[in-house]
Amino acid sequence: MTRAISLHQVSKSYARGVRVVERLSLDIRPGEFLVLLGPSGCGKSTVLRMIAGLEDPTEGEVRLDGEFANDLPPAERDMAMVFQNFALYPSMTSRDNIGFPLRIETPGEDPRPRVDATARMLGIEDLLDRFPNQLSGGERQRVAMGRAIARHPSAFLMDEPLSNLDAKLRNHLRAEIASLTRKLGVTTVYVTHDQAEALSLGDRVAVLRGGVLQQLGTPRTVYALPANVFVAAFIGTPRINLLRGLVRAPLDGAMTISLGRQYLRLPEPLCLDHQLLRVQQGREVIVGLRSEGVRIARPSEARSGEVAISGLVEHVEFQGHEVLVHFNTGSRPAFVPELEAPRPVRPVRRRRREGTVLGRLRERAAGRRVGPVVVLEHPGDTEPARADEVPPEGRLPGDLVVRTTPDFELRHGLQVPLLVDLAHLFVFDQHGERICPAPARLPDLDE
Ligand SMILES: Nc1ncnc2c1ncn2[C@@H]1O[C@H](COP(=O)(O)OP(=O)(O)OP(=O)(O)O)[C@@H](O)[C@H]1O
Repeated sequence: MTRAISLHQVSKSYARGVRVVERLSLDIRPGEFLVLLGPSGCGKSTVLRMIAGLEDPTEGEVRLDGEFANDLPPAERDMAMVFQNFALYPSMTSRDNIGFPLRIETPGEDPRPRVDATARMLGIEDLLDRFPNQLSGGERQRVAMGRAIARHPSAFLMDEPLSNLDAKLRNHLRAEIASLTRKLGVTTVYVTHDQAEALSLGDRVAVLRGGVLQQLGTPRTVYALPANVFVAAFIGTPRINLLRGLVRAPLDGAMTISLGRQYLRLPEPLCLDHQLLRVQQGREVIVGLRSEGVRIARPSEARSGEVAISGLVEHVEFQGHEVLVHFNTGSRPAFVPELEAPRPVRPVRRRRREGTVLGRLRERAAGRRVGPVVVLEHPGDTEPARADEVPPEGRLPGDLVVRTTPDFELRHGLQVPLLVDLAHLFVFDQHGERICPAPARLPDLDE
């Protein structure tokens, strides 16, 4: 049997009262593979441990198949955990390690048939008589997986099971985990800070930041429609380009998003998403462009929905099958200072409430109802970057990274025409909430 796991408004505080998980609600369907993704310290393992019953929620409910389960001891939850450090008993052979939970759960029953069947499934028959110190990291993790699988649990809880392995093995075992869990059809909750792992494994991905759920969706959705700038920047390699822009919507002229020295002219007639940007007139926003949303081509080659800008080649990263070109387009990158930080900066609440419908729309458009993700360092300071400016330490030069094929011969200092595909344009407000494409839930003006 596989189970439904629900968290309802679950919070967790440790001794000093800091909430490491905040009012988290999640419904994990039977047989689903759900990935908890987020930077180190954002509370992923704590959530997993609350599902396992190893931690008690401070508030809220954990439900298993719809039944209140906060008080259910771990042993009665029928779940198997797989840890990052494999957690094998060093004095037991692989056979005994895999059979150990079976002997505890069903004393008197011979565990061998199940151990053998599991070993066959994982291709580790020839490792059964070895001790953990006679196994490689990948083999140990297979044995640890075997121990979890042999029990036929109703859910797997995996806490960064691959992070102690080298990259090649990680990819290999990732594929094995995907096919095994699909074959077994057992609900799986998988914790990782590796976005590529999350996208390739999950039926759905829950992105956490500072214990707060940022977005829950399929890998495709969290990549293509990130709810906020944190999700946009956390998911995808190379990291999305985030530029500071200014919306200009004159009554008698074309609507543009100024990017310092250049601007993106929004094609007319304006699509609905661009029309909704009008309320941002005069405001600073964050423009998000993934590296595949920009291509090197002349303005005359523009397809419908593409607009021309240009960039100065600052740096070329050869990657074999592709090249990442770092351009200086004269705009200013928008930093997400807390991207790697575990806790979000708390919003500074503005009390003033504008009474008109337009005012409320503006408030919503400015993302007032949700905590900010990013605060532009110096709003209003839209001075473009100069070509000779030295980038801050640790950052690569340029403000726009474009992915291209290796056939282009690009030298440092070359001015290159670029086409931006507006279908791939994201706009986030000053607090980091996505405003274009417009969020699915339009503002409820009656609230
Ligand atoms: N027993 C504890 N007592 C106090 N604080 C704790 C305890 N366990 C975890 N924390 C804190 O809770 C926060 C979340 O920890 P958690 O291990 O859930 O994060 P994580 O996202 O899994 O991180 P990582 O990827 O680094 O394992 C951290 O700030 C951590 O220091």
